Amino acid sequence: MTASTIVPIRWCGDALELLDQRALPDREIRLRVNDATQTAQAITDMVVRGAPAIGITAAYGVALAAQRAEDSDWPQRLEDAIECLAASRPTAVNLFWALARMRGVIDRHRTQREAPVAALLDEAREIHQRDLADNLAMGRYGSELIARNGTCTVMTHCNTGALATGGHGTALGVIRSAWEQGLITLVHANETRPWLQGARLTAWELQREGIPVVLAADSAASLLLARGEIDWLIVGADRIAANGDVANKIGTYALAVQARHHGVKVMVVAPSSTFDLDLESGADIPIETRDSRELTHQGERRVAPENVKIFNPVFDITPAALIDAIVCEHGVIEPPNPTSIARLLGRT
Ligand SMILES: CSC[C@H]1O[C@H](OP(=O)(O)O)[C@H](O)[C@@H]1O
Repeated sequence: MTASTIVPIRWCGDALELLDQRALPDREIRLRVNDATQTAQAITDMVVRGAPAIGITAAYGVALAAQRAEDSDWPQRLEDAIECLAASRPTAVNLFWALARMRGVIDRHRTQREAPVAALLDEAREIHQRDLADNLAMGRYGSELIARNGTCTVMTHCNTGALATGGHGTALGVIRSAWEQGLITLVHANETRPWLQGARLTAWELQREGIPVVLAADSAASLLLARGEIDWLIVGADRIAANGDVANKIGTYALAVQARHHGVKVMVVAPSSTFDLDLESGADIPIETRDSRELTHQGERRVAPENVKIFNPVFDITPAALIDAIVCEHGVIEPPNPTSIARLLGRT
């Protein structure tokens, strides 16, 4: 399987270059960030988004901070940088997993006089390259799952492709891999309001690679499921609890309920860095709420009355009971439960 040619995150020696996902699909703009504060802001503003991509970007943000930590109290400078990056978005646990990996490097070098710039950059690069390898492994496992029943039509929600990861994708990585093996006849992408990751990002990724995609309003998804036109609902995740409850883009829970009602199988695809085994269930996963303007405006145009109260959570929780399989880089967890998860993640 060849990985996608889309490169959302590029290290440039003394800066990080990010493909600005707010401008897609009509403009491909690359922004440069030069320190941890600018990196954190880019994550908060969703210049770069997607659970694995957020973790990768934050790791490089710590490496940028190390390059600028000239004085002897570099450990405190880097701790400040980690704190700033950790506050950028609350739900995707990949962010905190990556920062913990970077803190481990700092701890191993704490006694030396200068910041371990090379070691931190090596760690960030390893996190980046590992995510791509994990994506390709998940693509293989997910395709094997699809192949059990032959060719299929799938629905996906939000964007879980090369733009959201180190390249190739999680759920969209499975779709890419299954397509290459002739297992996918059609992909239905939900627009994914309010930020439109499906319309602006997933449809763009699939169209540029010649994978047949139909874009529909979020509210049309239930009709497709009711008509029996979907074989698999394949989605990503931002945090998976020890019992298999999944935090993912808002709307995923409703889709999973409808899929179960109509006999459509639900596959969640996420690397092990998305699992938070310290949480027994999804009840304690922090759900990000974002700026009201995401609902009240489309660009500069106001589409809701002034001063109307807004509810804008951007993730929800899908109980493990509604999920048929979770695919990670180590294999397939089916059905998801504390025992099967602990066993596959080596936490028994
Ligand atoms: C492989 S990306 C996982 C996850 O991240 C997305 O959220 P956002 O676009 O707000 O960063 C979405 O929930 C994807 O499923």
